[in-house]
Amino acid sequence: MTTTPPRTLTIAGSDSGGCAGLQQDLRTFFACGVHGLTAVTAVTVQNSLGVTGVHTVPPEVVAAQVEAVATDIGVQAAKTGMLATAEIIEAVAGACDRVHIGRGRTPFVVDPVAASMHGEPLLHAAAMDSYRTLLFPRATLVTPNLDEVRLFTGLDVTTRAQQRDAARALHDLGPEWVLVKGGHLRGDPECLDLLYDGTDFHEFVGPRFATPHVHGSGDTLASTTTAALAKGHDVVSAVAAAKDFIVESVRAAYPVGAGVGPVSPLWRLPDAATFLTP
Ligand SMILES: Nc1ncnc2c1ncn2[C@@H]1O[C@H](COP(=O)(O)OP(=O)(O)O)[C@@H](O)[C@H]1O
Ligand SMILES: Cc1ncc(COP(=O)(O)OP(=O)(O)O)c(N)n1
Repeated sequence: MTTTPPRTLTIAGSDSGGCAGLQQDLRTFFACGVHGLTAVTAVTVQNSLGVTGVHTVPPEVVAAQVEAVATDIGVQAAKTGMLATAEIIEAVAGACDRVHIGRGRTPFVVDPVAASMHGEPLLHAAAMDSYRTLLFPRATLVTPNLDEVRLFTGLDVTTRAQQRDAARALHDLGPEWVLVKGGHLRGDPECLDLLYDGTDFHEFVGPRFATPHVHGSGDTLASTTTAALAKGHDVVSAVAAAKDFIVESVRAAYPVGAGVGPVSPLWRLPDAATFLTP
C-alpha cells in the first residue's frame, strides 16, 4: 500500500482560464507531491485578458467545505486566495478555528488577494477590515504584493528600504510572519521577496525575467510555501524552497489566449509534455 501524502488545503476562487486561483494552487500542490484539498469561495469568469464576472459561494458552504475535508481527510497546512467578501472571511475564520488551522496550530498562509493582475477587483472594499481583524492575527504567514501592501497599510513601496517599512507595518497587524513580494517593484533588476517575523529580515533574491506571462505567480509562491510547511519545513526554509520553485516556474511560463499566460509549476514534471504522445 502506498503512503498517503501530506494534505494541503486551498480556500480560494476558481479561475476559468486555469492560470491562477485554485486551479494554479492544485497543480502546484500536485507538482510538489502533496494531496490538494479545496474550499471554493467564488467562481470567476476569467481568461487571459481579464475577469468579466464574479459569483460568490454562500459563506456557510465555504465553511462547510473547510470542515468536511479537515475532519475526515486532515490538513497539514492551509492557504487562502481570493475570499471576495467580509462574510466569507468571517466564515473562513470561524471554520479554521473549529478545525485548528492557524494561530500556532496547523500552518496557515494568508495570500490577501485583492485584485486580478488586470486590475479587476476580487475583494469587496468593505472586507479590508475583516482581513485586518480576523485573518492576519490568525496567520502563520501573510504574503501581500505591493498593491496589497498599499491597500492594507497605505504605504507606497518603490524601493527596497520601503519594502522593509512595509513589512514592519504589516507585522504590526498580527501575523507571525510577513512576506512582502517584490514582483511589482519594476525598477529593480531583480525580484526581492522580503520575509520578516518582527525581529529578523530574510531576503530572497531571484532574477527578474522579461516575460509578460506571470499570471498566477503569487498563487504559485504561496501554494509551494504551503506544501513545504505541510512537509515539515519551518517558515524560513519553506519560503526559500518556494522562491527557488517560483523562479523555475516563471522561467517555464507560457502564453495562452490573446493576453497573459501562466507561470508553470509543470517544470517539475519534465516527462509530462511527452507522456501520452501518440
Ligand atoms: N518577472 C518576474 N521574474 C521572476 N520572478 C517574478 C517575476 N514577477 C514576479 N516574480 C515572483 O513571483 C512571485 C509573486 O510576485 P508578485 O508579482 O510580487 O505577486 P502577485 O503575483 O501576487 O502579484 C514573487 O516571488 C516574485 O518575486
Ligand atoms: C480566482 C483568482 N484568484 C487569484 C487571482 C490572482 O492570482 P495571483 O497569483 O495572486 O496574482 P497574479 O500573479 O495573477 O497577478 C486571480 N486572478 N483569480
